[in-house]
Amino acid sequence: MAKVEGLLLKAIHERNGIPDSGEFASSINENHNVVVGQIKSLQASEMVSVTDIDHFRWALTDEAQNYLRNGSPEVQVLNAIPAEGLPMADLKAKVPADVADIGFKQAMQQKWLSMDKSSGAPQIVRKVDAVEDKTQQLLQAVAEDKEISKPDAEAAKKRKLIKPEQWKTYKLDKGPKFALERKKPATELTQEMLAKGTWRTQEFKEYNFNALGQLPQGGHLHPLMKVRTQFRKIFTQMGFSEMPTNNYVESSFWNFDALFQPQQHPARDAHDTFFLIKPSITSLDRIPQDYLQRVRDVHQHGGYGSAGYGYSWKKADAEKNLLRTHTTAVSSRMVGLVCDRGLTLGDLIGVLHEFFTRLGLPKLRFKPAYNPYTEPSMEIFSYSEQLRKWMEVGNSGMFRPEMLRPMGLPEDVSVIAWGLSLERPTMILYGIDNIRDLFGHKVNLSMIKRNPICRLGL
Ligand SMILES: N[C@@H](Cc1ccccc1)C(=O)O
Repeated sequence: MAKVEGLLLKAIHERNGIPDSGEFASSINENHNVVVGQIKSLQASEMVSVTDIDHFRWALTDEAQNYLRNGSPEVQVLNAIPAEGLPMADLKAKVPADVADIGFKQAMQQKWLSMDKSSGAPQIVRKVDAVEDKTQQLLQAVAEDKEISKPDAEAAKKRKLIKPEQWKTYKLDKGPKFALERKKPATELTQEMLAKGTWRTQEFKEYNFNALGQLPQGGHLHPLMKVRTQFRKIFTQMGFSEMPTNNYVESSFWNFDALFQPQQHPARDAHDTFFLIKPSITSLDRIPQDYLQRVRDVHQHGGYGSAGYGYSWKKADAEKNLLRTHTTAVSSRMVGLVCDRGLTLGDLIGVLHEFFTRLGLPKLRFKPAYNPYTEPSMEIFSYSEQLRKWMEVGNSGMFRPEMLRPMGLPEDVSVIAWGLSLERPTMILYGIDNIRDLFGHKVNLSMIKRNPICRLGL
């Protein structure tokens, strides 16, 4: 590069300018683009001034290169027809298929050929003996960079035989800061410059206030965090408020018993739930004792139209501490859900539809399911257009009277509730089909850096 720059400056100095950078590039046997790169850099430091020269020429297409060698298709077709004529069906055996199609059409237009259908099968017959290959001559003229007439150019362009080519070269003159060598401006003021006083005449590089800083490496949000924020925003806009979910240790009572989940339910086995060793229990003394009594009754022998489970309910089991297995343990304390007189399954479906539509996943399906604390219950499925499949994104239902009535809620009050996955909707929204690509030690960090804040086209 430095070599090209030196040659440019020398030539501009010796010949008092360069009339055309294109010719200069060929004279030093260098690619014009390389020369242009140097010119732009010299222009930026005002060492040369630059005037654009616009160029235009017609160039042959690949198809035309072939015709230039072998003759135009119309002439190739004409030459393939013997004096006695040729059955139409035999033409493609004599010339390549594409040449046959184009050439036949052109030769018919020129009235060099005609069709004879008198003997049944169509026969191509000649109307002229020999022709000049005007098309090939035109292509030859273009190849030799000769001037061609406007109508000829238009016709050849329409036949996709020639295409316009435009490019620029530059006329170069000395600029206001011309010198035979580029003085490298200093980027730093050194102790030496100060000591010797050379700072007075030294040229300094100017600050580039438009330079972009380096992209910071941190500060990228994981898609799950973004979608979680979206969940929170949508539910807040729909009028919900958040319940505190920072109590990860819960008593079995709120996690299971209050939800009418029997004490011998498999989910309560030690290998399905983490129970705490220390502190191993939470006293239930602070829970209203009449409520506790009603929960015991409904488990043991039912009530409110239920037959109950018919076993002997133990307070000691309900006191066992565990790592909360679902946030429904919190909802059952807070009633952080929708609770009203006369609610129906339609209300539940409506709320979920509204939520998922606002999230950008309007295609939902509901499938009957079972939870000990809800009846009816529905699994929620969302359709991923990108992955072309239905994915379960949540579980929902209407709380059972066996859960609500012991709490003292009137008979006509129903509660609709749901638990949603965060990972599955995120996978759908980001087109991720393997959860390990989203979560866990196999996650590719560049995925997190690249994922968009605004997802378009989903
Ligand atoms: N607790 C259920 C979700 C749910 C909440 C409320 C009603 C129905 C289902 C779960 O963890 O999957």
